[in-house]
Amino acid sequence: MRAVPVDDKMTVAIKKVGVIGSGQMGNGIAHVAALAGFDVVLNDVSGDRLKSALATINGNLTRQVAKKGISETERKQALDRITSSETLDALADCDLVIETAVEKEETKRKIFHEVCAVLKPDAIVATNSSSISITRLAASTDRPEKFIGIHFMNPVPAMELVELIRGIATDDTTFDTAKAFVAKLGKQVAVSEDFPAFIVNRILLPMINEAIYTLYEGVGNVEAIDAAMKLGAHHPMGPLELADFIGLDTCLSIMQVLHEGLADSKYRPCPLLVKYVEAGWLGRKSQRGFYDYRGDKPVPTR
Ligand SMILES: CC(=O)CC(=O)SCCNC(=O)CCNC(=O)[C@H](O)C(C)(C)COP(=O)(O)OP(=O)(O)OC[C@H]1O[C@@H](n2cnc3c(N)ncnc32)[C@H](O)[C@@H]1OP(=O)(O)O
Ligand SMILES: NC(=O)C1=CN([C@@H]2O[C@H](COP(=O)(O)OP(=O)(O)OC[C@H]3O[C@@H](n4cnc5c(N)ncnc54)[C@H](OP(=O)(O)O)[C@@H]3O)[C@@H](O)[C@H]2O)C=CC1
Repeated sequence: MRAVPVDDKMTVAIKKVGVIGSGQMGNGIAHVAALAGFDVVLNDVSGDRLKSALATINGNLTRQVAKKGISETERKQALDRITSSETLDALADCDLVIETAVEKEETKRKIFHEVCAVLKPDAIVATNSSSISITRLAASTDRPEKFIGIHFMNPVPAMELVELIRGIATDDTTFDTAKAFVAKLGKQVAVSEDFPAFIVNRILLPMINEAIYTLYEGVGNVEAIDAAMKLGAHHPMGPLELADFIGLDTCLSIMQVLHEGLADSKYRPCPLLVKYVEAGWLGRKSQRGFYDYRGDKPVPTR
């Protein structure tokens, strides 16, 4: 990892943070930003999603209180710092906006087009994309020099790392401000160049895809593959359990970006992954993936 010293010399002040998309990553980013003292506006197209995101944040903060990580007052103050909105207008006075909607380039481009129209000219715009070119996304905004990839890991409150990815036009002030923001969240930075899927997913997703091929070819069943990697390689989660945790739609999108972006057949998404996504079996978030989560405990689906 390239060590990045924190240096406030070239940063702009961030007080209010907008988070677009309130799925598992959006609620995690809102959680850690509010806990670090930032005012947060959480946006989603779905009011139900926003309600459930706030409930999840409260549940995770409550767990942190129970584990004595934070005080009851800190939990309450963090929750009070988060407001939610179904429209992008509410982000007008944000200093930094982090887009974390679905991993679809068209959706992201549309969001950037709409949100830039309401933001202050000097607001920084970031994406939590897992794989898509930062330079290309930046080009869909009116401020490529103030655009950057701030890529959090899942689950956000527990993972130490954030990848920072500059697009070709990202200026030093934007980079240094993002670096200082990540440091205020208590997380470490790894700087990645703007290549498909950056560092973590360039390495992790082909491993997950290979685990799915291992299942597809009948080398082992779901339980055997996950046990092999947990007990045989000391991974905290088996690769299929982790795929379900990330979301199979997101895993497939990342493999497609790798396959198209690097034009190498070694990144071909496993047909079984495609089939699960086509079935709507997206992992934990849809209650079914390589495991079925509808009962008391997860049951392998193959
Ligand atoms: C796809 C991408 O673009 C990039 C990615 O994110 S790839 C995915 C990267 N993430 C991983 O690889 C996760 C691998 N799994 C793990 O590291 C662990 O299983 C785990 C951290 C998720 C859980 O660890 P564990 O020891 O089984 O559980 P537990 O002791 O209960 O939790 C550890 C911490 O995680 C937190 N946590 C666990 N699950 C959580 C969740 N779903 N949401 C929020 N916080 C969670 C707990 O509160 C706890 O926090 P503290 O240390 O502050 O108390
Ligand atoms: N899952 C992971 O492990 C990681 C994911 N990421 C990245 O984070 C992003 C989000 O992933 P994740 O949280 O897992 O996905 P989720 O599917 O959990 O959440 C995405 C959320 O975005 C909402 N959404 C869709 N379109 C819009 C829109 N136009 N405006 C606002 N909100 C919208 C969705 O609503 P609805 O469901 O109603 O469409 C949903 O609530 C992706 O880019 C992903 O690659 C990054 C790191 C790790």
